[in-house]
Amino acid sequence: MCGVIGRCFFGTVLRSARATQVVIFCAIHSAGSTKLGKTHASKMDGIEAGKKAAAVTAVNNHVKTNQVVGIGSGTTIISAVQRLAERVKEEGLKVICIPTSYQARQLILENKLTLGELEINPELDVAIDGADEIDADLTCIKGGGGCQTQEKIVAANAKEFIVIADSRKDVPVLGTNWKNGIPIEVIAMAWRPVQVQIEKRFGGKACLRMAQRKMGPVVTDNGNFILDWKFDKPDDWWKINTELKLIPGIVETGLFVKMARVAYFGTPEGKVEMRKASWL
Ligand SMILES: O=C[C@H](O)[C@H](O)[C@H](O)COP(=O)(O)O
Repeated sequence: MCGVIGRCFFGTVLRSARATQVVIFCAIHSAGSTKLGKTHASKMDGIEAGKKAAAVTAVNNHVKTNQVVGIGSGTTIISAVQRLAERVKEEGLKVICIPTSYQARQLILENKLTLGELEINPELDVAIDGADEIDADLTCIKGGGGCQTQEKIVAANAKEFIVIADSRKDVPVLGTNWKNGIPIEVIAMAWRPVQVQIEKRFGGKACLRMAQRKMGPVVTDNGNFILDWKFDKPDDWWKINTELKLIPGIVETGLFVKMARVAYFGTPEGKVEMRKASWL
């Protein structure tokens, strides 16, 4: 009997012990995932704070009234456009904004800034844009969002090109943190021979960028494809960029070499470090 009672009792104790374990595990797990979630959220908050600090500082330091301003693409530029809109309201700033993508065009219109275009404003006073990674020479990898072609055209026609980023992007050599490779825009019909040429001449892997929410490859604002070239090691980027541009079918690379004059890096604490290009 006691055996039976014992078994029942023991079974009850065990079940309740298990139940307690489950409760404790869930409590620890949820506390842990809450903690993890909080850690991730606070990390993301820090990154956003850094982006905003860099963007606002660049706009305050480099944009004057009656200027033609190139507006980059991506997420860091959002704070720059918002700061421009604030200055229009606060001080009557007058600027004409040249977009580098459909996204940038939307940002300009949403923030009620004056939209311009290169056919009317072929020479810009300043271009401000983010980057995926920036090395010690201020050589940038751009095009993480597929916009590097128009970005490079706008940056190249501005008197000064200013890069804004959170401090994660500030690296000694390209490829330190950014592992997605150098975006290279290619004419769609040529993507495969270009892929072969890149891998043969420069090594590494050139991967066709596939869309996330649409079947098939990413199609850029210019109607082209993108190869993300995962290079083996850092190199003479001026030489590499020049040689890449000679490959028929390549429209533009995401290597911005000797273009950025100044870079602003924002830390999670909202501090900003400004760096001037060594080649100046
Ligand atoms: O194609 C996108 C552009 O090159 C962006 O400026 C670059 O990817 C940086 O974007 P984010 O400011 O979002 O890091």
